[in-house]
This record gives sequence, structure tokens and C-alpha cells, in this order.
Amino acid sequence: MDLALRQQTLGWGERVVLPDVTLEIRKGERVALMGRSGVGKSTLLGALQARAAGRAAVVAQDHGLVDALSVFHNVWMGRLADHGTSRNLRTLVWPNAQERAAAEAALARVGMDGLQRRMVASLSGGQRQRVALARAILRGGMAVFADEPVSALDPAQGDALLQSLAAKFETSVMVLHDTGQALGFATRIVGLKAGGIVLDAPVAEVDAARLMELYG
Ligand SMILES: Nc1ncnc2c1ncn2[C@@H]1O[C@H](COP(=O)(O)OP(=O)(O)OP(=O)(O)O)[C@@H](O)[C@H]1O
Repeated sequence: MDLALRQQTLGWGERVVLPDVTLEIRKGERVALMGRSGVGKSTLLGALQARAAGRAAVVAQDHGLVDALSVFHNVWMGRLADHGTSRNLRTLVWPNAQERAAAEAALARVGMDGLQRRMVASLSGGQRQRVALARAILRGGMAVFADEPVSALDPAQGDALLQSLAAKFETSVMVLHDTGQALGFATRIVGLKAGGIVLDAPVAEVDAARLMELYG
């Protein structure tokens, strides 16, 4: 799956955030989007996501969970598009053993197995984040687009979950803040500063000092 933005102006309504973006994401890449708060990482991620419409899993910065539903139901949302309304309504009320098992397998990959009957409202921040990741894993697809997907986890857990995502998805584009995590996980770093892409390089050509310049 190759995705391309060519000389695109990205923003919100009248507000231009990134005036002239050209960026191509190639199949098999693990791309980290980096830069200061407000520079436009989520805006860029959203534009790439839109190019992959329906073929990719998404992990939103706010997790996109429904507090009033159980962990199972939130994870199962990753499969809603695969089934018709009547099946989805039935699953909402009486999930069958197969559906429970599929959700449990996805939850196991994020260390949340055994918790599918819990209400999301009762979870910690890190647990909520892991439910959002399990949903993406259950959804599957050609790629995953994730906005700070491990920000609520400790570094070791975060690294392990990034590896889980890499094992599931051939291609990934992620907003990451932790420079060590980005250097350890990504194959390519795209850095934003002051309205544009100022760094686009294979990870082997980037060091922590170069990444810190993005935040200066
Ligand atoms: N839904 C929205 N409606 C209007 N403006 C928005 C919206 N989302 C973001 N913006 C604006 O677009 C600009 C870039 O925001 P964006 O969320 O892409 O930055 P970011 O680099 O991802 O920031 P952070 O690291 O804080 O999440 C900001 O000025 C922000 O206020």
C-alpha cells in the first residue's frame, strides 16, 4: 500500500496548518511523525489516513472509546464494518463464544486478557489506551495510523506494544514523542517544524540530537 500527498494544503476550515505537503508512504515502512505540540502531526496523520480510507486501522489520540460500554464492545467496534446491522445488534446484546474469543485474542496481545467484561469507564489511562490498541489489532488492515498510541504506558510496555503493532501491520504511521522509542521502532522519521516537513530520513541517518532540534 503506497499513499501519497502531493503539494497538499492541510488545515481546518480557513486555517492553514501545513501549506505545501508532499509525502509518500511506502508499503512496509514504519514512519514516526515528530515535532512540537501544535505543529500539525495529527493534521498530517489525518490526511494520510483519509487516503487509506477503509483499508487501515486507526488509533485516535483520545482513544475513541465509549465509556458506557464494556471492554469487549469497545474492542468489537473494530469489526462493525465487517457485518450488517442485525448481526451487530445481536453482538451488542449476546456476543457469541467465537466473538468473545476473537476479542480475547486481541486483548491478550496488549496484556488485557481477562478484562473484557469490565466497563471502560472503570479503566486506568494506560488500560484505556491498550483497549484502543486491541481494537485496532482486531480490525486489522493494510496499515495502522496511530496518534501517540503508547503515551500513557511506561517505556517497556510502550516498546512491547509498538512491537505488537509492527507484528500485526505491515505498514505503520505513528505520531511519537519519545525520541528513544521512535529511533527504536521506526524505519523512517518525518519531522515537522513551523508549518512544514523539515526532516524526512531513514532512521539510520538520524540521531537523538537531530530529533531534539525539532523541539527547540
Ligand atoms: N478539529 C480541529 N479544528 C480546528 N483546528 C484544529 C483541529 N485540530 C487541530 N487544530 C489546529 O491545527 C493545528 C495543528 O494541530 P495538530 O493537532 O495537528 O497538532 P499536533 O502536532 O498533532 O499537536 P499535539 O502534539 O499537541 O497533539 C493547531 O493549531 C490546532 O489548534
